[in-house]
Amino acid sequence: MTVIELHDAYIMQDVNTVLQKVTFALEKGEFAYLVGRTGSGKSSLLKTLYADLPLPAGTGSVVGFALPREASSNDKVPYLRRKLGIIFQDFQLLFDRSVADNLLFVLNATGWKGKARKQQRISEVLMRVGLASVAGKMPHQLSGGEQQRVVIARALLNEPLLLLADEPTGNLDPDVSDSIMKLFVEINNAGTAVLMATHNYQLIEQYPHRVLKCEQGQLIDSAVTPFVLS
Ligand SMILES: Nc1ncnc2c1ncn2[C@@H]1O[C@H](COP(=O)(O)OP(=O)(O)OP(=O)(O)O)[C@@H](O)[C@H]1O
Repeated sequence: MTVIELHDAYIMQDVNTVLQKVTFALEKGEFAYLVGRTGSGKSSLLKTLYADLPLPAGTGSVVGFALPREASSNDKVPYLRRKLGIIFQDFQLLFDRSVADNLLFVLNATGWKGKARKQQRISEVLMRVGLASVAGKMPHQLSGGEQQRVVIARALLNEPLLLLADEPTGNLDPDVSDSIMKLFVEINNAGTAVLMATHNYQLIEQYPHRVLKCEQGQLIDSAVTPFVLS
């Protein structure tokens, strides 16, 4: 199964073209990095993939949903988002409630019913990210690495086919970054596809996978044209 399919897609910020003629596919269970200089279009591409930006030209589908051509409301977007895990700088935790309540908020927003079922799912995802004992804590009582694990747990709640991550290790120490990366590898090994934007080439060397690079308005794919990271 293909989880991302773009064909001659144009990634636009308002009237400005950020990337043109983007064509690539990501299969179920694949892992790919997204690299490129600051401002080269990584976040814009990811936003297009979760339908935060429209796809004005070309075609695209993500986890089986056609990406909308216009920014105006597309009633399928909530269904698309339910099949995706999004780990983004601007999708941070709610600091006015506990870890469990942060997760509960997402379960309620995505239609989960039954108190016991919801509690069980919250325990499962926290266990999965190695944070079984923090459910009752407030986000500010956690370290940066722990907060990022909670963000990952939140992204896993609805068993996504695809995780989209934008610089998930951006603000973390090297050894904390490494443990977060190991968690992504584990999640990927269990069958979830991952597309991760990063500036951290050391991480890429250590955990080699396919690399997609935004450069001069185009997307270069290491699976099609091998290139050296520099
Ligand atoms: N909200 C916005 N409105 C208009 N233009 C934007 C907006 N966000 C980004 N851009 C522009 O789109 C281009 C691509 O930015 P984008 O954030 O996708 O790059 P990036 O590769 O993710 O950069 P970084 O590594 O710094 O996160 C840049 O020229 C940027 O100025």
